[in-house]
Amino acid sequence: MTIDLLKGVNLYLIGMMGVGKTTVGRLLGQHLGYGFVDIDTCVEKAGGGKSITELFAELGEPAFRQLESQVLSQVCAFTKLVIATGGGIVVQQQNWSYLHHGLIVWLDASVEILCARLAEDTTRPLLQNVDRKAKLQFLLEQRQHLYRQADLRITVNEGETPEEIATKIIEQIPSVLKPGVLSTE
Ligand SMILES: Nc1ncnc2c1ncn2[C@@H]1O[C@H](COP(=O)(O)OP(=O)(O)O)[C@@H](O)[C@H]1O
Ligand SMILES: O=C(O)C1=C[C@@H](OP(=O)(O)O)[C@@H](O)[C@H](O)C1
Ligand SMILES: [Mg+2]
Repeated sequence: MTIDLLKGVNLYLIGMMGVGKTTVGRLLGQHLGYGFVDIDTCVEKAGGGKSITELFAELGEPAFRQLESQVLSQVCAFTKLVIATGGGIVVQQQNWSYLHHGLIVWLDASVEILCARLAEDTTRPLLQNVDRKAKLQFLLEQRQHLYRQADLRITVNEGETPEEIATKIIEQIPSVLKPGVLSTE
């Protein structure tokens, strides 16, 4: 049902660091028979195989954001993909013109959940050497109005598995897609 309605249109997962975009996106791709692309992984390849942390440190955030936009502009030319974005993709206005090529799904979790998941993380440069909870709260406050522009908001609750979240997304997609809306017939 959901697969028929989508007609190959890409799904973009947006939301805060740690909410599970990469983990859930991979599963969602498998369930839908779609390919899976992680924008961070593509940025690392485009950046010569350097990690996100190295690219942040060497390029600085503005140039990282440019590279991220460039990658997104290339990825959105393809179809039948689930695309896990980086949490900051929503900040660049121009990225919305690429995201709107597909259906945008916001994974939304509390700062407490994000904090617990990222407590030991060393791969998110924005969370190094800071009060993690305060930083996540600050970023969420800055970005919430942007995440709200998604077509579909999925609340991620404590204890829900990635599988359960993927199922929830698949179940809710029809509510934002009317039959025929994406048809080219
Ligand atoms: N539903 C979930 N329940 C518990 N842990 C999760 C869940 N989804 C993701 N995780 C874990 O949380 C961390 C962040 O997940 P990730 O998919 O990288 O998030 P994002 O791409 O949104 O930053 C990883 O360690 C991942 O294994
Ligand atoms: O929120 C952000 O600004 C970032 C999120 C990260 O991706 P995830 O959301 O997949 O963790 C990664 O792009 C980078 O560390 C910056
Ligand atoms: Mg990710």
